[in-house]
Amino acid sequence: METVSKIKKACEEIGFMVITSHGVPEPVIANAWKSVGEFFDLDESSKSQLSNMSADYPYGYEKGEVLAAGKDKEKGKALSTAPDIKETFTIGPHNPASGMPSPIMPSEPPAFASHYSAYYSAMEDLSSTLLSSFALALELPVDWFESKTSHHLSALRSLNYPDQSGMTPEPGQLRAGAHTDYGSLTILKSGGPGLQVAKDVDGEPSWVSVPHVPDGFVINLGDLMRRWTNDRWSSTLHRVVNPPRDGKNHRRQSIAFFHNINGDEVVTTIPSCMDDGGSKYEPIVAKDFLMMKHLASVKGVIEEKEEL
Ligand SMILES: O=C(O)CCC(=O)C(=O)O
Ligand SMILES: [Fe+2]
Repeated sequence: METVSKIKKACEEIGFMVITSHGVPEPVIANAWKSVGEFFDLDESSKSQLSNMSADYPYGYEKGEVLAAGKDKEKGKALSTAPDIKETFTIGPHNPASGMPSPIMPSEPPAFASHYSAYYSAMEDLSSTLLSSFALALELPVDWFESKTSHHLSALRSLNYPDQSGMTPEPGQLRAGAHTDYGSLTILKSGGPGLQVAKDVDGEPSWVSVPHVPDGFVINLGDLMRRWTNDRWSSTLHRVVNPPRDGKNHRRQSIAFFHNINGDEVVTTIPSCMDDGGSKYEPIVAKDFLMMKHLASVKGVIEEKEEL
């Protein structure tokens, strides 16, 4: 099967795929990977100086997180209420035309800012390549997404899942609770197994492990893409499970690029995805959709800070 047909099938059936031969230079990945590891090795007090998340700057350092999206979508019941066993560091776009403030970077390790920015820009390029294939898979002109992503709101988040020796997760507590991503597409580099996606079996999630391909990227679709395609494409629940308790060190790191489109783009069902009944969704401004999802997922975090 040719690549575009494979992408179309994956987007329709599961919303997840693993790619290799992606063209991202190895040193860009290796440098960012190393700087991220060194950053997470710093003392809690240095890292928490970067806990500057607010409604105007939805980025920075966070420890643990209760993903409000970690709910059974149909039944609305929470799958887990305990915070994720992880810490994260996130930046947004560098481009002022995106409407976001410039990224606030750690000063340690010294190379972090340049390595992280280089990785961000490599992910922008890879997203454009993927979106060209997505356009073809959706029977659109190859450059259809270009004008909609020229001043995009994509975010780069690194994640550290500490080793769990000496701690006991609460019942239902995971490295990352079940959630869907909320933008257009995610490009994930991870340092080991643990990621699972839900296949829907008679309304109940049945968890399937995503193969860990060391030099590959996992690509998955987010809620905005699902809405844009009138649900023709899937944004699938996924989670990161706890490691085996075998006395080995199972620290796990990953870097996720959450591609988002331009904030001022009005998301109206893609013409080729209209079905007989027209569109299931009203048009929505992308930034409003993303902020709604973001605020719902970090509600507790921002409210707590604003009370201080
Ligand atoms: O670390 C991983 O493998 C997945 C992380 C993830 O799903 C997320 O941050 O949205
Ligand atoms: Fe995710």
